[in-house]
Amino acid sequence: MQPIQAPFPATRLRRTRKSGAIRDLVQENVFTVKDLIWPVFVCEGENHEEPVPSMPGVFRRSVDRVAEAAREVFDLGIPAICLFPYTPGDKRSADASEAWNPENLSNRATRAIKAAVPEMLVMTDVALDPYSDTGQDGFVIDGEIVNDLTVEALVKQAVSQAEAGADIIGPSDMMDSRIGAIRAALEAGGHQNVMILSYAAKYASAFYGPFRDAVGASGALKGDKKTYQMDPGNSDEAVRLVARDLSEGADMVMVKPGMPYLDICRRVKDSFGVPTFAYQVSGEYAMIQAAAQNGWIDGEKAMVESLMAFKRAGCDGVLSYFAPAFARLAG
Ligand SMILES: NCc1[nH]cc(CCC(=O)O)c1CC(=O)O
Repeated sequence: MQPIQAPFPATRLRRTRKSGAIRDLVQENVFTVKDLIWPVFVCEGENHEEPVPSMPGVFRRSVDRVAEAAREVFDLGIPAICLFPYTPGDKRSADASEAWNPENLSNRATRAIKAAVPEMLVMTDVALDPYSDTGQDGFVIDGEIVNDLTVEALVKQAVSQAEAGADIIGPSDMMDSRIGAIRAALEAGGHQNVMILSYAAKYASAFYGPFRDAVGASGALKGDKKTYQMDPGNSDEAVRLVARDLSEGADMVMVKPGMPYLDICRRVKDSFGVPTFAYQVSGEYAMIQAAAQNGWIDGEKAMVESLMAFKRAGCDGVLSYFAPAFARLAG
């Protein structure tokens, strides 16, 4: 695009910034509550809520409380919720079989939300890290995170989530070929309308720290996730991954983390024109909240500005822990 403009003073670009009314009128992007997916942490217990220390304002909630919170935020206009289980230590194992237990926390929460708020979209997480004893997203054999065996487990996990009533399956594991395998199993199992939002370009990032605390994976995790999550130095590779996941049957794709990777969001949107999401991850949330708590930035303004940035970068929607706060502010 090559905007044409007369030389100063015929053109004064400040004219269209003079008042709130004209600024509203010429604003190019809008971020609304309808663009949000709210990630929540689910724990065992009843009528129970506990704060996540490294994420001020975020809680782990028992299944009944998650369903209540879902009702509340849906009434505020948030269309979708994404579930992350805090699996008790005795349910983590080498074979990660709790991942496809129909009665696991995630599946119980899905059913409870669907019963309380049938119209709300429920998204679930496909990866073994909440269930494995290594904190890795896949099986570890002789020090290697093995791909094909892991994909077999991920397929079982995804099918159990669809059976529990999930609307959107979110594979966050970054194994090769899992989208195609999950898509085929969903078709075969009669879940042809279940969507896949692929964590297609997920980077090996330091910004996931608080999340790993929230789901209790920090203690377990040995080493890093660099053999499956992306190198922060890469951009062409993100395009290849998105192309691959779309060709295997992903309905929507995600870039993660969000704010440090807005260039990737824009590139993905421009290259493919598919529904594109960003995950404003735990560390991004924690940074803004920590600075706000110290009085160093205005937390509300930073939240709104950060969410708008995703729209400007081409995202259709955002997963953000700020979802309820944004909805209350906007409402
Ligand atoms: N499957 C793991 C998973 N799913 C979502 C997040 C991070 C989300 C966040 O930081 O908010 C992670 C962490 C990781 O890859 O270690």
